[in-house]
Amino acid sequence: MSTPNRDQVHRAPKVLLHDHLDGGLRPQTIVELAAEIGHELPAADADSLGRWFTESADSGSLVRYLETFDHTVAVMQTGPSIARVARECVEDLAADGVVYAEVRYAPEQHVAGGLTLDEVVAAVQEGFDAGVAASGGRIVVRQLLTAMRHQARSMEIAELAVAWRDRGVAGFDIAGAEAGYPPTRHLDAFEYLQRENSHFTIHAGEAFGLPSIWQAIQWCGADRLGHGVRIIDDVTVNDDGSVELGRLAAYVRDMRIPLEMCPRSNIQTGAAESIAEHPIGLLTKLRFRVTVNTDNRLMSGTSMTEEMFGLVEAFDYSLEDLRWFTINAMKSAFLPFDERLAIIDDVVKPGYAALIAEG
Ligand SMILES: O=c1[nH]cnc2c1ncn2[C@@H]1O[C@H](CO)[C@@H](O)[C@H]1O
Ligand SMILES: [Zn+2]
Repeated sequence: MSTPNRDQVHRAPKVLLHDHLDGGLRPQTIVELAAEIGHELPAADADSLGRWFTESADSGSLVRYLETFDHTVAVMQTGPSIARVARECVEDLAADGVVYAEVRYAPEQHVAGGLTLDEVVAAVQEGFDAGVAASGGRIVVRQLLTAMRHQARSMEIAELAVAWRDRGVAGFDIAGAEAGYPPTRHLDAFEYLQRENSHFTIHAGEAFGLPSIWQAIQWCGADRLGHGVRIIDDVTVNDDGSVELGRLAAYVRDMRIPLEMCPRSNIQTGAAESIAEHPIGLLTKLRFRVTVNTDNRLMSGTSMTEEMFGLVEAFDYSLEDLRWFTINAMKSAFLPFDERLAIIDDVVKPGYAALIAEG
């Protein structure tokens, strides 16, 4: 078993299921787009703006963490600005060694400048296509359409996801403040998606505990859990080291429900103390279907390489462990089965085999 260095983690093929488009802008791009529209930013140059985002997001509260998105969403209200952000997102992910990504955002937050929901999705797709072309086709990218859980547009967004399902949109999600806005508020949208044989994930078990996860799975029928860290509250470690799973945790593990874990984001919002103490360690040991994700690269100052290398440092994970996370993620993707298999067999496995052979 070989412990990889940072360069090897960077070169390893990585799969990303949970990344917010409006949480991953380049600081320099925000500065330029804000200047074009006269939007006032909390810092003038790219370096201090980048620091402002990570420091403000380091608040220990999800609600305050989410306030930082006001400035990224503000500069994403026209077709060209959205397409630019989407293109740069794909370029940055490809440069980080990501070979497959599902990138989410809430179309309803990008209509203040007069775009229709449909035009927003088209602009993102245009940017993604340009990014994939610029990266020489080394990455496959799909959109996930998010509805904001405190708003009431989830049905419309679910319909939008189905309308775009063969044109680059792989699924649906709900996000935003969790406490006070249970997923069952959007039950009609989830039932519609199930009738349409469509896929969705739900942010659950991040700022709120087991009831949110239980609703997401047993009422709404989520295919995956966004974060899901609080499933740890249903896991008991006894003094002799033995572990007992409650019924919900057992269900999540038995059914292989993917957990889209985002360690650094959880530390910023107070859902975990540190990487070493993050539940991902125990959940991985217990063989839940754990995946590793960035959530918001700008707010967390992170990347897939950083997330994975942080885990290597905290838990001494080997390349084989990183391959396990990556195959877990690819198995859990909202891409057709044959396409998932092709990426696992043709890209992920050979990529890790080459790194492991380096010794
Ligand atoms: O970790 C998170 N938990 C809940 N909501 C989030 C998180 N990160 C981002 N968003 C929310 O999702 C919207 C669409 O991308 C963002 O604007 C932000 O409000
Ligand atoms: Zn998220």
